[in-house]
Amino acid sequence: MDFWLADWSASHVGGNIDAWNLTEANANYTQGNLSQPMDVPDTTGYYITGYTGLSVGAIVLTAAAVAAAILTSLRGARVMHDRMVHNIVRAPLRFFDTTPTGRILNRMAGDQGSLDNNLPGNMELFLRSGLKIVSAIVAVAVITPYFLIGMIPIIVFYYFMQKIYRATARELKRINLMKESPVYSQLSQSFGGLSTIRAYRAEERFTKQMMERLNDSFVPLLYSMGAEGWMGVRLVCAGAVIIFVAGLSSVVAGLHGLVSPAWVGLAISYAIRMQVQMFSVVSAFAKVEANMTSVERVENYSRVPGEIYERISGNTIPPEEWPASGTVQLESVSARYDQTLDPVLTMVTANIRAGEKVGICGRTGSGKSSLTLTLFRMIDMFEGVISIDGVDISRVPLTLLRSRLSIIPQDPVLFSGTIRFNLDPEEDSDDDELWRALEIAQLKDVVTDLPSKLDEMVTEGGENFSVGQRQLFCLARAFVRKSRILIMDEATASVDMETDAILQDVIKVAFGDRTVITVAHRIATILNSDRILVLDQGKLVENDSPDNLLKKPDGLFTAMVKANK
Ligand SMILES: Nc1ncnc2c1ncn2[C@@H]1O[C@H](COP(=O)(O)OP(=O)(O)OP(=O)(O)O)[C@@H](O)[C@H]1O
Repeated sequence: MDFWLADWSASHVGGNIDAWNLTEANANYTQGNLSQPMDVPDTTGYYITGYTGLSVGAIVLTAAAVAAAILTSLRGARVMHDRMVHNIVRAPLRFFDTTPTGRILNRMAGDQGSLDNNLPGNMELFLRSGLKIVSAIVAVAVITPYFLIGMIPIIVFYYFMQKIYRATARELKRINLMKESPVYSQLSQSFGGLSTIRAYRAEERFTKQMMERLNDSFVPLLYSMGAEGWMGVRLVCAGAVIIFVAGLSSVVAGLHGLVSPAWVGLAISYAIRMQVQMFSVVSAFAKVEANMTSVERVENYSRVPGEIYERISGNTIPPEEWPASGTVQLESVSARYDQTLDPVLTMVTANIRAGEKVGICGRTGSGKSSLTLTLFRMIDMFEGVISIDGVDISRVPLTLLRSRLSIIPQDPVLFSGTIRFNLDPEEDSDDDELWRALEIAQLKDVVTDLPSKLDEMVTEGGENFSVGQRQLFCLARAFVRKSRILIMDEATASVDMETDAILQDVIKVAFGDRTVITVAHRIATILNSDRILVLDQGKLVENDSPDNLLKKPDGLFTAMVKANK
């Protein structure tokens, strides 16, 4: 378009060679040297039509380019986000044990935020400015090729400046992202432990820590601004030299009659614009590169090896009613939390019959919870076989295996939603069944007293119920699921002794024909079990009925019962 305008103005001021000849010829006619004036064709319509066409073309192309840039980058960010979330929710337990929550939140919020907000704009600016510079250099070089000679040292200068600046900006961005993780960690820890912080009057200490971490995370940003200023000053000076070189070479070319004044003006205006574009292109490129750190970090989380839920070759697909009876067989089972860690279970062998009520006890850290986790294939079972109703669970697809067992873990989990949703998320049961489950879990009166009964909302994490009540809701949920095998890992630890005793009796009746494995700290909870497994440092040291175990005066179970009295 600029070329068109220059050509148009040159055709009127005489820069264009034909027009120049016509102007001279007509002057001769006026002075009487020619008998007739030469005909000057009216080119206004031609130029206006061309200019309109070019303008419309530029508008369409710019709109298409902007739309393409926005849509592709949004799509890219969405694809990367979905892949990361998909992978993280499938990551094994070990990943969450070894990765601070703040780091995960930072990737999900900070890095993803860079992909959503910063990268598209900077990428678009870099491409636009880069193309403008290329077109400006080509344009000025066409008008006056001497310009290229002057540009060589300036380009070398730019090359070294951007190299220093980019390396600095990249590292500062990396440090900035690293420094943000403690802020997210502090935030999630503070919210998680709000009541403890207040109870210990530690608000001030935590606020101070938060401020310090925030300050720390802002320092790299300040350095980034400083680096940008450093580069800006140098690029603006170099830009002034570009203008000088372009101006000088085109004026010299104009004075020698090689180009018309219109073209000289065009070359200088391009050179002036180039100064701004040069700064934009270096700054945008450095930001694109720095934001690519976020792309790399998000991509890393998209590659965390996840648990395999789907059916894979060699899998066994058990029948629909599996496990029909609920026998559990452990043969020389050894397990660990990671290949680099020591085993937490060593050669555990036990047979649990269908419908049996089994209690597991042992000292803290003896491996009780780990044993329950092996049934769900949550930890690495590197030796032995666990069979449920004769089916080797290592061959059953994970989703299927986990859907056929029920567990009430140490930390009861309730979801935001109604009580109905929490009891029966898949909406398989009717209200009568839900009320029956609540009755068994000793919660009927509590829910009856609520204004909306089953439709009462449970707040985030079940905060509007006590920990004991949350455990009872989890118990009711397990009743609703009707699994043949129920595992309770200290599921009644936060319930008072009296309610616990009632529950154990109710469970015996309600789960009469089902297998119940109960891990308990309180020996009283499991004293009425059919059988007791006693673990010590990951080994199964006792395995018999409570009565038989109590007959061993130096047995571990006897010692624990005595200690609990
Ligand atoms: N997430 C984990 N990562 C690595 N090691 C773990 C992890 N959880 C537990 N362990 C280790 O495994 C061993 C058995 O722990 P486990 O939680 O199974 O014991 P427990 O008998 O259930 O203890 P408690 O009665 O305190 O719940 C312990 O040595 C413990 O340090």
